[in-house]
Amino acid sequence: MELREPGVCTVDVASGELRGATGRYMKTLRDLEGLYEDRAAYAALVRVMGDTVVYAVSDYRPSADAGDMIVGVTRMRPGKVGREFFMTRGHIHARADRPEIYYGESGRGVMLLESPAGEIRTVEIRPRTLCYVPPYWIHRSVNVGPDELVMTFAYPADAGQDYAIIEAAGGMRCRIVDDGRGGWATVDNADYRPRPADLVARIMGRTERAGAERQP
Ligand SMILES: O=P(O)(O)OC[C@H]1O[C@H](O)[C@H](O)[C@@H](O)[C@@H]1O
Ligand SMILES: [Fe+2]
Repeated sequence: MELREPGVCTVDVASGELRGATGRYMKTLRDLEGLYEDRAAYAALVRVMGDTVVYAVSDYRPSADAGDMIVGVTRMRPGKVGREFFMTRGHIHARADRPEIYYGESGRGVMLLESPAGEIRTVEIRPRTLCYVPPYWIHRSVNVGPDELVMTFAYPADAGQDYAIIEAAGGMRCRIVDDGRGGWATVDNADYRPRPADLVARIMGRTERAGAERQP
């Protein structure tokens, strides 16, 4: 058995970055086509800030071995498309039985979770909130505050991400929108198509990296 050296990184909350990260990736508003309900508002916003980074991830990946871990930091810009808050693309783990934890560092967020059968959960993330995302839940982070949302996360190194599960269903079952009173509300996504029972059963049995798409 090969022995690895300990890893040390620093969470820089102010910049929303993991110092000592081995990888990073980001999504601009232009990359997030099809995510938002208000297509006209999205197109108008892309014209003025299409190249703006909506979220950036820096992570430390010792290996992709089963039993190893990936830790990292996500920084999300505040903003809205129409009434809908900025969010990550969202995914289920390609090995769907793998969990994740998120830890709020700064800002106000919501973790939106959906089971393959379409049950919805929301968890408010404030500084020092530790959110456990159990296996088999589709998850997406939403910045519902006026400031940057910074979260530290950790998940098994062989989990992988499957983004197609959300696209195939027309998005997640619910959307997180501005409630007009400084808070957020959950509304139904009119484009959502529930998964048939046999597909739900197949996902719930999924421990292989079926739909894995590599993150850069
Ligand atoms: O993968 P996305 O849905 O684009 O979300 C962006 C990132 O959010 C979190 O930080 C997760 O832990 C990452 O695994 C994920 O990549
Ligand atoms: Fe994840």
